This record gives sequence, structure tokens and C-alpha cells, in this order.
Amino acid sequence: MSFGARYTEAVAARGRLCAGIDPHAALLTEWGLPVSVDGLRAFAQACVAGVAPIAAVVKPQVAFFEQFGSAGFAVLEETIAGCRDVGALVLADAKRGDIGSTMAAYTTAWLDDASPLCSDAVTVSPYLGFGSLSPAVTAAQATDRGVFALARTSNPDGGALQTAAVADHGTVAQTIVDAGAAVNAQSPGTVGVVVGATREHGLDLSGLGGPILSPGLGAQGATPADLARIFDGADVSWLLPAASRSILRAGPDVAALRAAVEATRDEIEAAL
Ligand SMILES: O=c1ccn([C@@H]2O[C@H](COP(=O)(O)O)[C@@H](O)[C@H]2O)c(=O)[nH]1
Repeated sequence: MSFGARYTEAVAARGRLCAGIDPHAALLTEWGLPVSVDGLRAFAQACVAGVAPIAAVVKPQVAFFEQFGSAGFAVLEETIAGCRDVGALVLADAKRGDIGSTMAAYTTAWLDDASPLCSDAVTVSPYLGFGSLSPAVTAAQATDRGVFALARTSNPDGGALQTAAVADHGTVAQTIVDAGAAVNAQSPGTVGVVVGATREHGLDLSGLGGPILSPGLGAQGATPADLARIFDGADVSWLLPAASRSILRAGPDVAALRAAVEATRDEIEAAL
């Protein structure tokens, strides 16, 4: 089954929400956990129990595991496997991007069945040129996985580059959306794009044919009503709003985490 079909099935069954697993040091402390690998593991296990069984997509933020070195990566491996075991699609938020030959190694790490980090999809940075992502795109097509390319990010600094004009093609961000659309015309849903919920994006997303990951809800200030306004006219069946801290602050109680996922998802559904 193609990634687009797997994604559509997951969202139909569990609702439109990507729940982030972002073990910030401040959250570990709020949860009464030590800022250590043991704390990281306890945090991640609570997310596997409280978030992954009900969210359509979970997005571990790789940076928060990576900061603990190899022991952190071991926890990430357990977390990815645990989330997939309970039926969530795992989108590794690694934001990888490099020249093609190096991109091939990143692709092996995140999208190859033999890798302990293998996920259903991975975030990628297209700012070395969309073509540099070819190894990941080709692997995703061959294995029914996905890549999510940064287009118009949620942070205030992204605009200077991403909204720069490109002759006859709108903006830099629009070229990324259009390059993703060209891939999706061959293999629906393979390429998603990242478009933040924090501001107007100015993009034509109508021809993408793939998921639109929209971070920025909650901790970064965006609301479900903002989503409805910003994506008015887009095909919202592909829209995947994402929230991390605003859900995770409900922990460490597993039932409270579940309730926070459900409440966020229900607010999104009511607004869209
Ligand atoms: O444009 C982007 C791309 C990625 N992110 C990531 O999403 C989460 C957001 O966390 P919150 O706690 O909900 O703010 C985080 O992992 C970012 O690296 C993004 O925010 N914006």
C-alpha cells in the first residue's frame, strides 16, 4: 500500500493529528524526571503508552534524543519500534539534507527496513536543491514510505529565504511544493511538505497530492481557528496539524496524555 494510502487510512481511523515526542529538558523536569538517559527513556515510554495508541502520526524530534549521544539514539530506536507496534505512523523529525551521495546514507538510516531507526517517513531539508533529495524520494517510493520537505516553516526566520521570488515560479517555497507535486503525480502521497500554522503561507497547495504537515499549534501560538483560516481553500484531507509541547505538558500521567491528544484532535476536527 502506498504511503499516501497508509496515511489516508491512519487519519481516517485516528483523526488528523501529528503528536510530537519532544523530550525537552524542561519537560523532563516538569514531569519529575532526571535530565538523563533514564529520564529520556521514562518520558519516551510514557509517550508510547499515552500518545502512540491513539494518534495517527507521531513525530519524535530526533534532536532531543541525539543530545544524549548513542544512548539517546538507543532510546529513539525503542521509541520508534514501540510507536509502530501500536499502529501509529512514525515520522522521524530529523530534517536531513545533503549532497546526493551523503543523502543516500541518511536514507539508509531512516527509510531502510534493515535500520533500527527505520520509520514510516522522515523530514528532509530541500535547501541543497530538491534534486539532492532523490535518494530519499526513490527509497520512499520503493518502500511505500514518505518524505516531508520543509517548504514554509513555522519559525519567524524562515521567510527571508522561503518567500524569496523565483523567476516565473512564485517563491522558493512554491518550487518545493511543485517539485513534491511532480513526484506525487507518479506515486500519490510520497512527498509531504511542511507548512507552519503560525502565519499566512502564500502557497498554492492545490496540486500537491500529499500530506501537509503543519506545526506550530499550541506552544508556538497557533490555534485550530488559525489552521482553518490559513488553509482555507486547500484540500484539508491532506492537512496534518502537529503539536508537541502543548500535549506533552499534560504528562507524565498516561491517561492525561491520552486525554490531551484526544482534546487537541477534537478541537482540530471541529475547526476544519
Ligand atoms: O517548521 C517547522 C518544522 C518543524 N517543527 C518541529 O515541530 C515541533 C513543534 O513543537 P511544539 O512544541 O509544538 O512547538 C518541534 O519538534 C519542531 O522542531 C516546527 O516547529 N516548525
